[in-house]
Amino acid sequence: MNNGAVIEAVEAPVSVDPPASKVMLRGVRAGYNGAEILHGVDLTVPEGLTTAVLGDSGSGKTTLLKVISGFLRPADGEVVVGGRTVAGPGAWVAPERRGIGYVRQDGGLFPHLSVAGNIAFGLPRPVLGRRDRAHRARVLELLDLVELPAALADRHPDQLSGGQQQRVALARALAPEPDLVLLDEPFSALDTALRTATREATGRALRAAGATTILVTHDQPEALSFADEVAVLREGHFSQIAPPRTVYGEPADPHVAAFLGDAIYVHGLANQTQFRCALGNLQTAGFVTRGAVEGLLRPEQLALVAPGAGSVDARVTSVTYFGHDSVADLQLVSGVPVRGLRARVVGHQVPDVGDVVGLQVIGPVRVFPSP
Ligand SMILES: Nc1ncnc2c1ncn2[C@@H]1O[C@H](COP(=O)(O)OP(=O)(O)OP(=O)(O)O)[C@@H](O)[C@H]1O
Repeated sequence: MNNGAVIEAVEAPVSVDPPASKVMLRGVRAGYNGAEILHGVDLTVPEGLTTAVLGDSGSGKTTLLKVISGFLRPADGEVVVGGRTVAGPGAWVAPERRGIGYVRQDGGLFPHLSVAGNIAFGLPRPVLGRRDRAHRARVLELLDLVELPAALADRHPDQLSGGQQQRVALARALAPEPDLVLLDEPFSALDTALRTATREATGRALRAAGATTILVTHDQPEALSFADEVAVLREGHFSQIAPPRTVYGEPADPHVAAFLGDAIYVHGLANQTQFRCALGNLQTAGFVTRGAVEGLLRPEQLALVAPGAGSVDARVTSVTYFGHDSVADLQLVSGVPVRGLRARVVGHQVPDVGDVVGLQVIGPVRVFPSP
């Protein structure tokens, strides 16, 4: 039986080659009219995987895509796509020669062309005057890849839903079998249900095509659920680049923590793996030298138990109901203020405002030097 101790599996050392990189940015500086937006960014995008660039509005996400696709020349640094330097000292490859597919927020379909015409736009031109069967077959294959029926091939974009338009835009981007696909907030104009369905279909199509993808988004759940790697961009710098579970569970700094989801901040004293604070004596996520620290928890790390049965008691000050779960805002009965103190509870366990509950902290707490 597991008595709660952490058991580390001992494995034979295995040498695993890191995946080859499809895109590499080194020290890229770029901006507009002398105003620098990207302040020397480094980014490696592994081949065949999806990297989400997540950042606030104005953080430079689209600027980054423009630099990679060749619509903006960096003032400094180097951009390598598929092993070829496409921008850098003495090197420049024009956008149309970079082998990059681009899907914009609004799809950007040509309104005067049919679905088939839009998708075929990126394919080699058919011989004039001859019906090109191979061409048509490839269009139908791409429609199938993005999970759209062949019957849509002869419609025009204004006869499609928003989600269908985005899938056609993806099919058009994938048509020339690009080395790299850039998605610039392609789901943001869609309503919630359509957004999820389109995102999932897009993910399947990209995986089936074996495409390396960069998705730009300011939507945290989208980045966490869609990507293999999340690169958090803040004010023209990457704060952290790591798999979704790492950026959410082991944020590099309090800003990344707050940006990725709700966070509870509590001051206290750390010593080795112990953290003494207003929520009780907790475990830290790693070894910490003795001193004052700020601990960080996620609301789902607080379990509500009977008063007196947890490490500390709290009063429920408000409840926000979301259906699948609820968020209960809390205040410690001791009166000690804890910033962002709230618990996420599943639908059927919703407490009432005014209830006194016990709080039990689940899992270790990440700590940062006190600000
Ligand atoms: N063509 C341009 N000329 C001058 N400034 C620009 C230009 N394009 C963008 N900017 C500025 O560069 C900064 C970064 O813009 P960018 O579009 O890269 O941000 P973003 O992270 O993609 O934002 P959003 O999520 O709102 O699309 C912003 O301050 C913006 O006003």
